[in-house]
Amino acid sequence: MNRKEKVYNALGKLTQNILLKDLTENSDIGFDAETISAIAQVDRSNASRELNELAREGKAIKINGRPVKFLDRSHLEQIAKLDFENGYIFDTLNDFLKFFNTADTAEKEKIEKMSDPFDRIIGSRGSLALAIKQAKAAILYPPKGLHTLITGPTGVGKTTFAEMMYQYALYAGSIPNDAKLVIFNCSEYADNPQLILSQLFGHTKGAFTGAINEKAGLVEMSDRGILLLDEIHRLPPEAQEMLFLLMDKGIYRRLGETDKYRQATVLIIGATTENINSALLKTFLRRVPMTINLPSLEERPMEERMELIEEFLINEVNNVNVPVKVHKDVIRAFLQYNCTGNIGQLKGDIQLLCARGFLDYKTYGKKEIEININFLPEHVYTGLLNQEKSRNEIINLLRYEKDYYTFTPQDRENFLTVDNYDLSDNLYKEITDKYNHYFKIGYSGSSINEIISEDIEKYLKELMKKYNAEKELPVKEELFKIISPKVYNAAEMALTLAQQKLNRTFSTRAVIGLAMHISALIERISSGEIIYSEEINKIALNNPEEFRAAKLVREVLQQELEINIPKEEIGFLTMFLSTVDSDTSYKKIGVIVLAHGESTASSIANVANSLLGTDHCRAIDMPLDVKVEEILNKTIEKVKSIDEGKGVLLLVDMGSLIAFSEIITKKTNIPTKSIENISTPIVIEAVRKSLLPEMSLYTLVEDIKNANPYIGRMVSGEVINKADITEPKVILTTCISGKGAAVKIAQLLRNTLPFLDEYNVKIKPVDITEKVNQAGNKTLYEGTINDLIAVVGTVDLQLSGVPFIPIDELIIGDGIKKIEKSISGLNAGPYEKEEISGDSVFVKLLEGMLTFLDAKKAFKFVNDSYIMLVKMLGINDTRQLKTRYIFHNCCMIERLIQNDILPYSGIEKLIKEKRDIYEKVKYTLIDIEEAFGIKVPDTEIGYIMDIFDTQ
Ligand SMILES: Nc1ncnc2c1ncn2[C@@H]1O[C@H](COP(=O)(O)OP(=O)(O)OP(=O)(O)O)[C@@H](O)[C@H]1O
Repeated sequence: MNRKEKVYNALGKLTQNILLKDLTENSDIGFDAETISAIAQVDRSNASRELNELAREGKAIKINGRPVKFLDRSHLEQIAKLDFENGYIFDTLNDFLKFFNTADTAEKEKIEKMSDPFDRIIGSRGSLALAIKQAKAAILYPPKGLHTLITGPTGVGKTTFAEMMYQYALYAGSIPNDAKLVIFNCSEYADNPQLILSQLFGHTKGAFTGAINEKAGLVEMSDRGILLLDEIHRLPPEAQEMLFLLMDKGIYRRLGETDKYRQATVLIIGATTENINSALLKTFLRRVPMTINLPSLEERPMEERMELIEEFLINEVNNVNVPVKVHKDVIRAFLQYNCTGNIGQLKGDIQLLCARGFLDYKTYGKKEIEININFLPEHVYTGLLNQEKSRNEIINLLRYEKDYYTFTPQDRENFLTVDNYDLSDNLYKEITDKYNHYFKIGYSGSSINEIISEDIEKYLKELMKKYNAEKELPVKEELFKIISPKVYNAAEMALTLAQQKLNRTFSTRAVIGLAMHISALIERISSGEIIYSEEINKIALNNPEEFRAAKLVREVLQQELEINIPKEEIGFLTMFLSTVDSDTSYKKIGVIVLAHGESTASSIANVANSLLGTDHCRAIDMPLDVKVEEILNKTIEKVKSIDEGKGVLLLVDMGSLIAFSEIITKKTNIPTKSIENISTPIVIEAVRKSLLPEMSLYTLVEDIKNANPYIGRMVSGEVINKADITEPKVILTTCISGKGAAVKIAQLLRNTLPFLDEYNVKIKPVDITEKVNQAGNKTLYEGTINDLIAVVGTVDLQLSGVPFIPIDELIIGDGIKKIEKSISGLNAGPYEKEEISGDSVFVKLLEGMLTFLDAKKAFKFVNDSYIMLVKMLGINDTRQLKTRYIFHNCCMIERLIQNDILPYSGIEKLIKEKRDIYEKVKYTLIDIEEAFGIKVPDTEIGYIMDIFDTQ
């Protein structure tokens, strides 16, 4: 690259961040030669010469003034659809802005009218603020944006959010006006990789049977735009590979093509309901630099929920074009009910409610739609019983309202183009058509009402099924009380691979079974106990395919869990793979749980059944006032009714019940056995094994008894008993600038310390600058000092009795361990094993802290500048100093990319006093500026100088 090209390049990079909005509102636009020279790494006077030359050539826009400023013409023309043909040198900034504002093109008007699309979604200043900040950074990140993964449970608004990202990209001019948003749901053809490949990337003629013509794929359609891959975790490995090639290199092939690659520039947004820890997301997390998590409805503040309810009601009013009156209690129920399907379900429920209201309005000839609580379906109605839920907030929200809220049609635009959840259009039309039909053939209003009500009911049931089918989470929560999530995820990953090898699908039950087996195994290994059985070996020999898959499973488990699994275990794993999920039409051993208490037995059985996806486990509850004979008789009846010929296992909570089995067998001739002192994990394991075809009652009892001490014991101590929860505790995080790094450290702690919520520990970043502004420590933290566990960061607040843990101790010392100990009394978890020397630790921790920067790249540049700076300043390189510098600067780069610049009062004075340090810091930042396309302003340099000043 010659000098002129370097300068032009730097000008392009800087101008790229300018939005249309800046041109109309901002009165200080353009870049001076000094800024451009720093980024181009060309000395100032040469840069100035080249810039003037570029302006003469018409490539740069020049705005005379003090200092003279420059802009890249092509970028401005692109975002503003302007033509600078007649002038690209302006005498003053005002002239430039005037020219810009009088240039009269239809396109410009349209764009000017646009406002930030994100402002239109509910929660943009509240619970979605962080997500939106991340999304904007992803869209604006030069040169082509960052591929992004949006996670969150069903119905939280992932698709909506992705569409907003697209609209924002148009608004910001980072994609051309005609660029498309193309949406593809990966779960639709998840079982047919060939079809997915062809849908996404296109195919050649004859690429597979039925491929009669050459066809372009969705990637081609979304070239220069955005491709949203919904349920991205369902993408088969073949398609993943091709997708990664596209993401990394911008190339792909149509299915059937072997000779050439095609090119496309596509920003990929993946959406998924999978938990971020899920093994299915691992490959994506490695490749996708930005992950945005959207909160569930439950996690959002009540005012936002209220806004959503009002928004959806107004939508409906506009759809039917009839005013709607809603009773206050209906609103209260919507605020309080348990809405597992999130915003999508809330919207659906409100739409159906309005449909019911509309039906009454139609059939009884009312003037307006009136909705009272008797319209509410049961699951919403029960919200009214949820009195305790956010009580004060709700009282405040509804306090000044009359009994009825009235909504009238409003003139407004719907901002979404895609919406899977919208029922309205058809619904009211369907109701009207049906009404007209029945009315014509002579039905009375009330009969029509009855008939159509039934239809709505059916509709509602379908909808509920959808949400319940996806309501997997609470069950998993139960499961994670018994099995560590780490073990579960490893099991899931191992079985996903075994699945591919065996060409078979495993159920969740299989994953749970394997995870439980591994938990027990880890305990056995640590106590040095290895079980070897001839019989198991035989099974392995007879099932060579499963044997091979079992070897793979062992390898994956060893790697993921960092343990050594003895070879002997392969036999077990083979047996597991050969027998799990097989046909269930054979005879099974019956299982009954007997436990004292009103519902102890039923709830244990329920957990086991729902986890294993069966109803095989039965329960007999024993309220304390019921006589033993009565229970015995009940048990005898149950044993008789469930025995399939293989006997029945009784799982009892107390030794006194152990005699039951003998009596029952005598009376019924049905073989029974008892196991005492049961717990939920033991019941799950017993039920799972009772379903295996080769299992006998005798072996089952032996297995459970042998495994008993290991089942359900937490291996890593990661899960704690909710009963241990104490008063809320707080950790404060701090940093030199009062922003940025403190927030990042908080994020790092949240990522590193599992189960903070369970221990009721809150992490609060503190704005140190407030201390300067308002004097005194009081404003920094409003709670009492007694609640504080520690202050963590780069600035010691010197609060007496509260330990301060400097950031470097988190990384190189045992800071994490200290915090963990003071929270829970537990020893540190997996963190303890972490390598604690060398630069890889920095990179690893930066990965946890940075939102979208590549940690390796950021570390490399910042570390280089640090080494240079320490040398130039002639000071000692200490770990503490290095850590502060690295973390502060990496966070700063992220902020600057997002145009988030910190002010520094008295910077001029500081520079004057310490000119030498200032120049050196500035000099060592040049590479960073170039590498990330940023300019580090003086105010930010002030903070970096402060880091050295404290030395
Ligand atoms: N912030 C919001 N403001 C207004 N409406 C919203 C908002 N977020 C989501 N919605 C609405 O909620 C419904 C569900 O949103 P969306 O389809 O985007 O969710 P999702 O997470 O993609 O769901 P799924 O997991 O089922 O694909 C849509 O009807 C959407 O219009």
